[in-house]
Amino acid sequence: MISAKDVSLVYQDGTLALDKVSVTLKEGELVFLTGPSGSGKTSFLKLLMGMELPTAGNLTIGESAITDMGRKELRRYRQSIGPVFQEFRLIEKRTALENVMLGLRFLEDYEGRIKDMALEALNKVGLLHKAYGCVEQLSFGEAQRVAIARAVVRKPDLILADEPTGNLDQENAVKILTLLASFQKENTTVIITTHAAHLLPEDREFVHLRMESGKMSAERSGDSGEKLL
Ligand SMILES: Nc1ncnc2c1ncn2[C@@H]1O[C@H](COP(=O)(O)OP(=O)(O)OP(=O)(O)O)[C@@H](O)[C@H]1O
Repeated sequence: MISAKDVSLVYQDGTLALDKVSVTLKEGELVFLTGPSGSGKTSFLKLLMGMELPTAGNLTIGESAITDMGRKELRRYRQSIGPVFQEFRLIEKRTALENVMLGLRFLEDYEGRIKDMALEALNKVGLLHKAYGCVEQLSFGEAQRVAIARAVVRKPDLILADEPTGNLDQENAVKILTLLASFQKENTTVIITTHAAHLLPEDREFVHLRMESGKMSAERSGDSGEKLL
C-alpha cells in the first residue's frame, strides 16, 4: 500500500511542485494520473521512485515511511519498481534482449535464467521475434515495448509509466495502455500518466488522480457507477 499524507515537494529553487498531496493506493490498483503540463505528475512519480523525498508530510510505502528508509531498504524498494520513462532510456547499439536483461542486472542469478526471463518479457509484449535485433533498428512503437519489457521483467510490485502514450496515434495509444494495464494484478500496482485513459474499455476499474497546480484529487471508478474520464 502507498499512502501519502499532506505530502509537499519544494525544489531547490523554491518551486512548489506538490502541495499537500494526500492519497492512498491499495496493492493491485490501476491508476491514471492526469493534469496539465507542469501540474506535478512527474514530480509525484519521482517521489514514488524515491528519486525525490517529500519536503513535508508523510509518504509511506508498505509499513515504512520513505524518509526513514536506510540506503539498503531504499535500494530494495527501488528494485521492486518497474519504471517506463518518457524517453525510454534504452541502449541503442544493444539488442532488445540485452536491454531487457539490463532490467535484471541487480539479480545475482546465472546468465541463463536472466536470459529466459528477458525472453519471456519480450514475448509478453509481442516482440520475441525482435529479441536479437538492435534497438536502433526498431520502430518507435517497438522500442517502447522493449522499454515496457525491461520494466516488467523484474516482476515489479509497482509499474510507473510516465506519458507512455505521448507520441502515439490513437490506435497505438490504446494498445500500449491495454498492454500496461494487463500487468495489473493482485499485487502489482500500475500507475500511468496519460491523456488517453478515456480510450480504454469502459468496464475497466481504475483510480483517477488529477493534478492541478501541485494539488491532487482522487476518484475511483465504480464508486458511484460513473466513469471518471
Ligand atoms: N528539478 C526541478 N527543479 C525545479 N523545478 C522543477 C524541477 N522539476 C520540475 N520542476 C517544476 O515543478 C513543477 C511540476 O513539474 P512536473 O515535471 O512534475 O510536471 P508535469 O505535470 O509532469 O508536467 P509535464 O506534463 O509537462 O511533464 C513545474 O513547475 C516544473 O517547472
